[in-house]
Amino acid sequence: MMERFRAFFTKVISPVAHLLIRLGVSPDAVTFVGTLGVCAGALVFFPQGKLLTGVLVITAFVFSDLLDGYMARTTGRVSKFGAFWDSTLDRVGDGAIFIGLALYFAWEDPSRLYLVLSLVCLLMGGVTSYARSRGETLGFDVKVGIAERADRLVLILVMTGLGAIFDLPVLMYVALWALAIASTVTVVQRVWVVRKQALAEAALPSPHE
Ligand SMILES: CCCCCCCC/C=C\CCCCCCCC(=O)OC[C@H](COP(=O)(O)O[C@@H]1[C@H](O)[C@H](OP(=O)(O)O)[C@@H](O)[C@H](O)[C@H]1O)OC(=O)CCCCCCC/C=C\CCCCCCCC
Ligand SMILES: Nc1ccn([C@@H]2O[C@H](COP(=O)(O)O)[C@@H](O)[C@H]2O)c(=O)n1
Ligand SMILES: [Mg+2]
Ligand SMILES: [Mg+2]
Repeated sequence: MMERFRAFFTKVISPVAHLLIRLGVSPDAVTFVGTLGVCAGALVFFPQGKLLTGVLVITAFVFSDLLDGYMARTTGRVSKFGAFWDSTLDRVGDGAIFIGLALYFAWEDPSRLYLVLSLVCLLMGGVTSYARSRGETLGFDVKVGIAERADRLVLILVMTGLGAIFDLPVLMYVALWALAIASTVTVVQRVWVVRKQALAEAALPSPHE
């Protein structure tokens, strides 16, 4: 859903990308530092109950995920390792956000329900990405689903941020319910499209027949 905003945000961050390129910073370093920033925002501030600070730090660093690819393409440094590094570190950053929220519900605002929902979001977000990665390795087109990565990030960050500003924790609770459900639906959608493509492929006559 958020993919349509990619071009706009890429334009917004492009001056920073060109500055980093001039300074000789590599796309892989941007991927790494961006992930460190996301992890720090989530794991330092969320467990202490500083939700808005956490959201703002994460937001500042999460755009490095658009920056790194743009830098790689602009400088002709696109690499298979870079693609692997980008996707692998995405999983670390995504995981840190929901671990941070789970720790918040364990320590700061104790709630077993929302602790469990944070863990469900952690698990199903990870499975969503794994399903796409495994499906694409097998040659299928799996880029579908109502809760792709950018959708998940925007929903949880905006609702947690607004909840903290207006002292309306219910916004974060709604986001966790919505994400737990939408991520699970996305996994089902991805399994479904892979199954459909796999069955269609199996029904084709083999070239030796
Ligand atoms: C008034 C103060 C309010 C405080 C509130 C806080 C505001 C927080 C606001 C916004 C946060 C926005 C953050 C999110 C932006 C994330 C952008 C991003 O980096 O997206 C990642 C993605 C990168 O794609 P990749 O190819 O690297 O990733 C692959 C993919 O994602 C796969 O995912 P899967 O679905 O399978 O899980 C993986 O499989 C694969 O491995 C992985 O590599 O980028 C995009 O998808 C492109 C779209 C970017 C669009 C950004 C949209 C931001 C939109 C709105 C911001 C709204 C701001 C409004 C704030 C208003 C608040 C009142
Ligand atoms: N360190 C990196 C990061 C990314 N890439 C390439 O960009 C693609 C991802 O683009 P985003 O705009 O979504 O970041 C990725 O698949 C790689 O092809 C890279 O080479 N090195
Ligand atoms: Mg990236
Ligand atoms: Mg990425």
